Amino acid sequence: MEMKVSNLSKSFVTDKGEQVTALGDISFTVRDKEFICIVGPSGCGKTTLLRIIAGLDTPSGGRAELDGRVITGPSPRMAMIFQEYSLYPWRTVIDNIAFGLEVQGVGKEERMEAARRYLHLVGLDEFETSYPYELSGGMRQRVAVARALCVEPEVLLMDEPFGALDAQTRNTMQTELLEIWEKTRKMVIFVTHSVDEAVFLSDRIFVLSTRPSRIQEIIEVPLPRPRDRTSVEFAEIRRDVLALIQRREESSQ
Ligand SMILES: Nc1ncnc2c1ncn2[C@@H]1O[C@H](COP(=O)(O)OP(=O)(O)OP(=O)(O)O)[C@@H](O)[C@H]1O
Repeated sequence: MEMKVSNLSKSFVTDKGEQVTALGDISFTVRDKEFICIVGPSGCGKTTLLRIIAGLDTPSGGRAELDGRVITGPSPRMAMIFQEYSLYPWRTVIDNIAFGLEVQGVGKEERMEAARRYLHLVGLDEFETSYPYELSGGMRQRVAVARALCVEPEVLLMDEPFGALDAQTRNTMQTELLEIWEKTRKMVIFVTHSVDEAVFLSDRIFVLSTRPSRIQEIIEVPLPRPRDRTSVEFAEIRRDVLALIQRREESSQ
């Protein structure tokens, strides 16, 4: 499996009638089972890029392809996880997780069995019949991860999924996500503001430039997992990525 983005661009017209070019000219390829993080200065178009890949938005130019087929709309092959807890408040945890299969018309017994498997994977067996308001932020995001995995997508698209969590919960979630990724081996494309998170998680980090954005640099993270945030090697990569982002933010002011 391969995700190929070629010369992607995206412009918006604002309410005032001004044209904003978010994505300038973006090209990259993501390989099967790879974990990619996308970082870049605020407002450079990270969410826009992810939405186009997910088929939720259309590009102004260029294209995104999955296995050589141009992405023109949402596909069951890809699941997206957002920062805000996008669970249905009126559904129990298990019914939230099973939602995607329900939409696909999978029978109750089969979808409940699958949902319980993913509930177990994210360690929330006891909360099967709880409602989202009864859960902490970290637990809700675990449910969101289980719900995304339950439709067995090949690609997970994650937009700042842990951005609203406290530092400690965030670190725990990163470790858990990597464990799930080792077990399920999906392609993951993960947008984050946190360089630390990107170095901890990914095989490669795509650093975007300021608007109109391009891929400024692709940084390989060759460190074995689980990664030690306190190691010299970790600090060196983090510093390199930060320097790229900061240089861009300064030059745009
Ligand atoms: N629907 C829209 N209409 C007009 N402008 C938009 C729209 N969506 C995004 N933009 C603009 O496109 C640019 C990129 O937005 P986007 O949210 O993709 O950036 P981002 O890198 O994810 O931002 P952040 O790092 O702050 O989360 C911004 O200038 C934003 O204002």
